[in-house]
Parts: sequence; structure tokens; C-alpha cells
Amino acid sequence: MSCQSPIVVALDYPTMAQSIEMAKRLDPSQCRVKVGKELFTTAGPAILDALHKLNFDVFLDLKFHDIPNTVANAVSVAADAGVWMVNVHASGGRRMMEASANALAQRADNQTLLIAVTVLTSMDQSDLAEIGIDLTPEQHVKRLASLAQSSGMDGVVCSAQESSMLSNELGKDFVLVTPGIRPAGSAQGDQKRIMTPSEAMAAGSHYLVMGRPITQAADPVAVLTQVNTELGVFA
Ligand SMILES: O=c1ccn([C@@H]2O[C@H](COP(=O)(O)O)[C@@H](O)[C@H]2O)c(=O)[nH]1
Repeated sequence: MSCQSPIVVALDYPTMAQSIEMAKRLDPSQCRVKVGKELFTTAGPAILDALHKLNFDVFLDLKFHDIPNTVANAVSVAADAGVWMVNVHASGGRRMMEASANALAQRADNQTLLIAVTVLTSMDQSDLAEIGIDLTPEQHVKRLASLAQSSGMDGVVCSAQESSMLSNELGKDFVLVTPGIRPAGSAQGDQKRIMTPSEAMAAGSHYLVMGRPITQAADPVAVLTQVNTELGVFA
């Protein structure tokens, strides 16, 4: 399915039925979808097949973080399942990321994007300090994203607050996937480093992950349509 929109809707639900109910209300030409830990833990790989049958591009957001052999094999199985995008943690290090990138590169005609999580959008400087990292989020994101790029990743997950810096440092083709997207007036929740959809696109983000502002809205389709319209997706 060819999707013009940069929006990736996070289907964070405790049952497969709820996620499919939402997916059926959405149009795969107007958004992609993301399967994270909650949904995958309840539904397993069947959810990927179900969403593919509905013609969605699927981002499998399991943030793999383990020894190189384990992560490379997990990424390969995700590609077998036909997901559009899969991710690992950049903090797993160069050998883990290189092994994962090599696993996908060895596949004939690989179509799956492989990206690395830098600093979670729910974290600020005080959270980093508590785990022994005496850098600003921007400094740590820059370090991990540079490592990810030189380890063969197609891009990173970061906050849109770092998109402009990363776009300048690492080039416009390095894919920037940004959660923590909050339309003006929507609840911040547990996210610390946020931006509006328009600000994020202007900063250089390629894909905008949106969960609760869409899935918990009274009219999810109306919110998605409004964001797409603001971004000029269908102008
Ligand atoms: O740094 C990260 C990495 C992943 N996420 C995921 O994105 C969505 C965001 O959902 P909202 O409801 O829009 O906050 C969620 O699935 C997270 O697991 C992230 O937020 N930050």
C-alpha cells in the first residue's frame, strides 16, 4: 500500500480485537501502524498477518536489545514476517547493530527498514543522570545516532526536538522516526520531549509516531485527518 502520510499510529491495545477494530477504522493510504510490546505480547505474530491483510505497512516496535546473534536472528524473523520497519536499541552497541544490519543485507531483495532507538522520548536530562549518563538528551542522541549510522542502520528513533540537529549532522536520507508527537492542546502523558506534528516535519522528521492523541480521541479518524490536512498530505 502506498501511503503518502508520515503518520504511524501506535496500536497500543491489550487485545488483538481492539487493535483490529481501530485498524479497520483507519485507511492504509492515510497512515501506517505500529505494533509495540503490549499488542505483540497479547497477540503474537498473528497480529502482523492481520494488519498486512488490511494492507497496512507495519512498524514492529519491539526495541530488541540482546547479544548480537540473538538480535540479528530476531530481526531476520521480523523481516520474514514482512514488516515495513523493525528496531533495536542503539545502546546494544556496534556489534549488535552490525550483526542485525548484516542479517538483513544477506536477504535477497530486503525491504525491511532497520532503525535504532536512541534516547526514549519519555526521558529528560534528569533521567539520563540517574542511569549514569552525564550528557544532555541531545548530546546522547547525537552520539548514539552517529554510532547507529556507522553501524549500518537505516535511521533512528529520536524525539523531534533532535531532528534538525540529526538531519544536519547525518544527512537528510538518514531516517528519523519521532514519537512524542502531540498536537497543540493534547495531553503530554508520560512523554517529556514532545513537538507538534507541523513542528516535527519542519524540523526534518520523516515519520511521526502518534498513539494516544489518536487512539484515545473521541473521533480518532477526525484527529488523523486533521493532522494529515495540516501537514498538507492531501493538498
Ligand atoms: O522513544 C520512544 C520510542 C517509542 N515510543 C513508542 O511510541 C508510542 C508513543 O505513543 P503515545 O501514546 O503517542 O505517547 C508508544 O507506543 C511508545 O511505546 C515512544 O513513545 N518513545
